[in-house]
Amino acid sequence: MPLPSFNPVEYSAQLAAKADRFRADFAALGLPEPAIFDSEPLHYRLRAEFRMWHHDGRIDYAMYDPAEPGKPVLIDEFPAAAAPICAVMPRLRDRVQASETLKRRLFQVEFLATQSGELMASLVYHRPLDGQWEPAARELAADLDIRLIGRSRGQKIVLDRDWLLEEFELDGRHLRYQQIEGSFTQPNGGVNRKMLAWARAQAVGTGADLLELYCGNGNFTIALAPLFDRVLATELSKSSVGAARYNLEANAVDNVTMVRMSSDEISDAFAGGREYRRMRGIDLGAYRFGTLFVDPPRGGLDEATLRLAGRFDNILYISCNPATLRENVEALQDTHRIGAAAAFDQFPYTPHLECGLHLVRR
Ligand SMILES: C[S@@+](CC[C@H](N)C(=O)[O-])C[C@H]1O[C@@H](n2cnc3c(N)ncnc32)[C@H](O)[C@@H]1O
Repeated sequence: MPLPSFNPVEYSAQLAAKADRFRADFAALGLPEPAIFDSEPLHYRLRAEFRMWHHDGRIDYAMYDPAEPGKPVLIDEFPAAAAPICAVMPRLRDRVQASETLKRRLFQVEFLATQSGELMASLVYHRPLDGQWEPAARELAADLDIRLIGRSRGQKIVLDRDWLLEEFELDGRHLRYQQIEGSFTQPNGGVNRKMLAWARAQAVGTGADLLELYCGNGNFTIALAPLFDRVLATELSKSSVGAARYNLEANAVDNVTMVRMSSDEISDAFAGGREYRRMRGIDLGAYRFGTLFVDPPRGGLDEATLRLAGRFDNILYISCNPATLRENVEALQDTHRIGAAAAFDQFPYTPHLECGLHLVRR
C-alpha cells in the first residue's frame, strides 16, 4: 500500500468505493443497507507518528512507503493530522534542530491531540536520556505550549503527566476521557463520535445488562452505560483499565464493573472454567445479560469468544478489519442475523474501513 495522497476532491468517490466493497463482501451474509459515516476530508487524525531523518546537519520528518521500505519519504506537512499537530510540527522540528541535546539520536516523534485542544509529543531516542535532556525539553514544552515525554529503551521521562483529557458532547452529555500516551485511543475523533452515537442508537431498547470486551479506556462503555441496568466491562491492557476506571469516575458512571481480563479468560469464566482472582466478588449468574459489545483488534474474535458471543440475544460488533468480521459473522450465521450495519471512514485515502454490525438472535 503506497503512502496515501490527501486530495479532498477524490474523497467522496473513494468512500463510495469502499462502501460498495463492504456491501459486496457481506451480501451473502444478508447485510442490510449500511449507514455510511464519512470523515472530515482533512485534519481528521488525532494521532500521528513520524521517523526523524538526520541528514546534512538537519532533521526532517519522514514516513516510509511499504512498497519501498528502505527509502524515507521526507515530509513538511501531513494534512491528515489534526490542525494543532500540523501547526506544531515545523516549530518542533526547528526547535529540536537548533538544540544538540534534543536532536542527538532522536529517532521518532509521536503526536497525540484531543478535540478539546490538548496536545502531546513523545520524543523517542536511540540513546539514554541524560541530565541535560530534561531542562532542554522543559523549555521546548513551555515554548510550544504542549506536553512532552522523552523515551528511550527502558526509560520514560514524563515532564508533568503522560495523559490528555479529551472532552466532547454526545447526545446531550458532556463526556470526559483520559487518554494515556502509548495506549490505544481511536485515531479519528470526529468519526469516533459518529461510532459512539450509532452504537447508542443500536443499544436503545436492548435493555437488561451489557457485557463489553476490549473496552480500552472506556470509550464506548461511558457512552453506552446509561442505556443499561448494569455493565461488566473487560480489557487486557493494564494502563487502559486504569484510564477506564478514571473515566468512569470523571463521568459519574456508577453502574459499570471493570475487570482486567483477556477475552479468552472472560470466555473461560463464563464457560465455568477456572476461578479467577480478579473475578472475586463478581457473580456472573446475577447479571441479566442481553447484549454483548465487542471492538476487538484486527484479528477479530477467537474461538472461545465466538462461543461466548453465541449466547447473547444482541451482539454489537465494531471492527477495524472487515475480513475477520466476515469470518466471525459466518461462524455465527446459524444463531444470528445482521439486524443493522454501518461503515465508518476512520481511515480516509486508505483501503481500510471500520464497520459496525448489530447481530440479532434468529
Ligand atoms: C480496537 S481497540 C478498542 C478499544 C476501545 N473499544 C476504544 O474504542 O477505544 C481494541 C482493544 O482490545 C484490547 N485487547 C487486545 N487483545 C485483547 C484480548 N485478547 N483480550 C482483551 N482485550 C484485548 C486492546 O488493549 C485494545 O484496548
